[in-house]
Amino acid sequence: MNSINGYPSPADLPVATLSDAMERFGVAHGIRPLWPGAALSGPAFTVWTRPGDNKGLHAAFETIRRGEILIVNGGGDETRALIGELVVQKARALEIGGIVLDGAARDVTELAELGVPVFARAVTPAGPWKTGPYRIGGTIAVGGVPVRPGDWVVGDDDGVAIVPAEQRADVVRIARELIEGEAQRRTANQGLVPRG
Ligand SMILES: O=C([O-])CC(=O)C(=O)O
Ligand SMILES: [Mg+2]
Repeated sequence: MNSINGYPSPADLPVATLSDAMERFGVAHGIRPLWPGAALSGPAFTVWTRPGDNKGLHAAFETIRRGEILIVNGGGDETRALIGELVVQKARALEIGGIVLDGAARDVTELAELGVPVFARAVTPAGPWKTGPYRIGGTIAVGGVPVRPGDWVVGDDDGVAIVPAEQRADVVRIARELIEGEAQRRTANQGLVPRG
């Protein structure tokens, strides 16, 4: 099985299937990968920040651990990038698992080159304020979905889903069953022939 830091990889358990396994809930609406092939899977490190302000993200880099996903409620703001190349360089050096923003980013060409998976609501060249306030830890909302520290965050080309930590084993089991069912439907589809 493919895994990322001990968490199932979306290459094995796609985000769409994990959402199906949660009665089709759990998807962070409007949050997209910033480069094709970006994929992440790991425990949430939550931050709430004033929209358009990244002081809290810099503070998060003081304590975030390898493999954790920096996931940020930035109020859904699309007018100022919370991160860019320099912030993502830090993320890469610290080997965190990736970044999810309910907010915007910039320097997207460099983000793809750095290879750190970044998901966001928007891209804008306008830079962030750096004064706060912010809050590290605690429950936040991202794309309309609640996220607590340690919840499982998964992202692939389709977007991001949040799996509550205590539901992880059940969701994995149900997702594997769904994948088996899909394989059968795929085989049946391949047997179709034109009519007439
Ligand atoms: O200036 C910022 O804080 C955001 C940015 O562009 C970078 O991290 O490169
Ligand atoms: Mg920059």
